[in-house]
Amino acid sequence: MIAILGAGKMGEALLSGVLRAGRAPSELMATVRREERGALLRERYGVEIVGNAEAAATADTLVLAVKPQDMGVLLDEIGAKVRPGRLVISMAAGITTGFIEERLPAGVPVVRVMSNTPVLVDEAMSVISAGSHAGEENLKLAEELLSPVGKVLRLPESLQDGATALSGSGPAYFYYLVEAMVDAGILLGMPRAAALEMVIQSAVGAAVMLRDSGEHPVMLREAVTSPGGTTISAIRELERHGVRAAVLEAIEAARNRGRELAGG
Ligand SMILES: NC(=O)C1=CN([C@@H]2O[C@H](COP(=O)(O)OP(=O)(O)OC[C@H]3O[C@@H](n4cnc5c(N)ncnc54)[C@H](OP(=O)(O)O)[C@@H]3O)[C@@H](O)[C@H]2O)C=CC1
Ligand SMILES: O=C(O)[C@@H]1CCC=N1
Repeated sequence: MIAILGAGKMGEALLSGVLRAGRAPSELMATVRREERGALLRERYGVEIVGNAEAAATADTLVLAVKPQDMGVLLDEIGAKVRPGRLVISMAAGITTGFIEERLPAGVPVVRVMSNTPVLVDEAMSVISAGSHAGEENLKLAEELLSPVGKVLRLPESLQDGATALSGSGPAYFYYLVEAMVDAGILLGMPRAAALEMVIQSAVGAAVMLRDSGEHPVMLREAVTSPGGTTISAIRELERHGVRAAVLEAIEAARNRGRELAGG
């Protein structure tokens, strides 16, 4: 039995992915804070909605999907009820396995995961790290749960805040770029719907080429950038405005915010 505690956006996305991967609704339970949200999830997926205490006492695998700020309260509620031999998987940004382990009975294995919203379309990037009591078997279980909804990569926990900044938040940066490019289309007099379609298809095409060609992004960009042509004029402006430095600083800021969240 898998329990998802705090089935909000990420919890629901994982729940739906696990069901798409072929698990029966009877193998899953979820917890929520608001009754109407529970009713919606029950209706949408046919899973049992229970209290946190019941989930903690019943499930073999507990997936904690509340906001980092709510993690302390949740762990205070369930900590004593989690039995040894169970696996706890945390999806929260910033929260360390040490923080969770301190609030659980000694020896309970904890795996920290940073995934992203493309879980919804089975294209997630999930980075996993073992806590101090989690071994190969626990990491394999986490991989089994997450691999049907995308790629899974193992990294040391010291890189988890970086993973949060890079791939956890990653989709937001691409959406932001899409928004900005659509605005540019509007500036050039393009109808909004046409601009959106052109930008989305360019993004999809570029993403598929990045993933499937095996070419380095620099090579792919150079292939678009003709000598004396149009693309280099745009690149000059991006460089003049320090966009590369802005990206480096933005992602470093996200990593630093993750570190702050660990402190509550
Ligand atoms: N959104 C994203 O792109 C990503 C998020 N994450 C991480 O995933 C976690 C969840 O984020 P997200 O799904 O966006 O947030 P949501 O707010 O959508 O989901 C959190 C859910 O937890 C519920 N909740 C809070 N406290 C309790 C409790 N004590 N018992 C039961 N349920 C509770 C909330 O209920 P209510 O709705 O009533 O407040 C809410 O539905 C976070 O820790 C975040 O860092 C990781 C990667 C990407
Ligand atoms: O913004 C956040 O805090 C979460 C974590 C990664 C993506 N969204």
